[in-house]
Amino acid sequence: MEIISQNKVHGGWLKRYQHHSDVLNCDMTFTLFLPPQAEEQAVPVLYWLSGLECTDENFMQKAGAQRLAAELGMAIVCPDTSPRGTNLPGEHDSWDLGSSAGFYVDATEQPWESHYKMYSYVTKELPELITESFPVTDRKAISGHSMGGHGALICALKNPKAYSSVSAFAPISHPSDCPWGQKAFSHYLGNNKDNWAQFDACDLVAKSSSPIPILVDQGSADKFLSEQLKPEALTKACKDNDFALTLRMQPGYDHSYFFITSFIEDHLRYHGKALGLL
Ligand SMILES: N[C@@H](CCC(=O)N[C@@H](CSC=O)C(=O)NCC(=O)O)C(=O)O
Repeated sequence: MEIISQNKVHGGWLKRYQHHSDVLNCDMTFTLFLPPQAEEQAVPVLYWLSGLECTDENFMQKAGAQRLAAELGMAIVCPDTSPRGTNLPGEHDSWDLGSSAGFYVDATEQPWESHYKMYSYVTKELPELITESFPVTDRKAISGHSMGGHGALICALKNPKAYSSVSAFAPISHPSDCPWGQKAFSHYLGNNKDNWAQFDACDLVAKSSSPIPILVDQGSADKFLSEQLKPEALTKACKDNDFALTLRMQPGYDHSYFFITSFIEDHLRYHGKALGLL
C-alpha cells in the first residue's frame, strides 16, 4: 500500500492510498479520514459509498464531514466506485456502466466477472485492509449516495451484524425496477432476476429475518427521483416487512453534494450514536 497524499484537517488527517486489490484484480485508491483521537486510541469507522461518476475523492472534498467526524472521533473510509485501469470492452463508453459505475455487486458475466466484484471489495477486502493497517476498531457503519446509497443499503441488509447502522442519501432504492439498475444488473449479473434480487434493497428487505433501522434523506427537487430512485418502493418494502425506515423528504433539495453537505451532520450523529460515540 502506498500513500498518495495527506492533508491535516480539523486536527485529523485526510490520507489517500493506492493498493493492489486481489478481489478486483487491479490497483485501487481509497481515501481515509482519521480523527485526532486516532493518535491515542482505535476509533470506529464509517464507510461511505459514492455514486455514479465519482471516485474516492468526491465525498471528502465536497460533503464537509471532517469537522464533526473529528469532534466525534470517527474515521471515514471512501472506496472508489469501480475497478480501475482494466480497459474492458465498453468499460468507458457510458457514465452509468463500467468505470465509476461498479454498482457494488459481484459480477458474474463477461467481460466484467474478472474485475467487477465491488460488493466483496467493500464488505470484505477493504475493511480487512483498513483494520489491519490503521488504528480502528472493528465497529463499522455504512452510508452512501445514489448508487452508493443502494450500495450501503445492500451491504447492511446482507450483513446485518457487520454494521452498527446504515443510512443513505437519495439511494437507488429498487435497482431491478429502474433504468440505471436494469442496465447495470443485466450487464453484470445476466438476465436471471433471482440474481438481481440478491443485490436489490427492496428484495433484501422482503427476505430479511433481521430488521435493521434505515435512515434515508431524499431531496424533493432531485431530477432522478421518480425514474431512478423510487423511495416509495423502499417505503412499501419496509412497511410490509416491519423495518423501521426513517425517510425524510427534504423540500427543494436536488441530487448534488449541496444536498449531502446540508444533512451530513445528522447522518454522522446517527452513526455516532450507533457506534457508541454519543
Ligand atoms: N452526469 C449525470 C449526473 C451524474 C451525477 O449526478 N452523479 C452523482 C451521483 S448519481 C448516482 O449515483 C454524483 O455524485 N456526482 C459527483 C459529484 O461530485 O456531484 C447527468 O447527466 O446528470
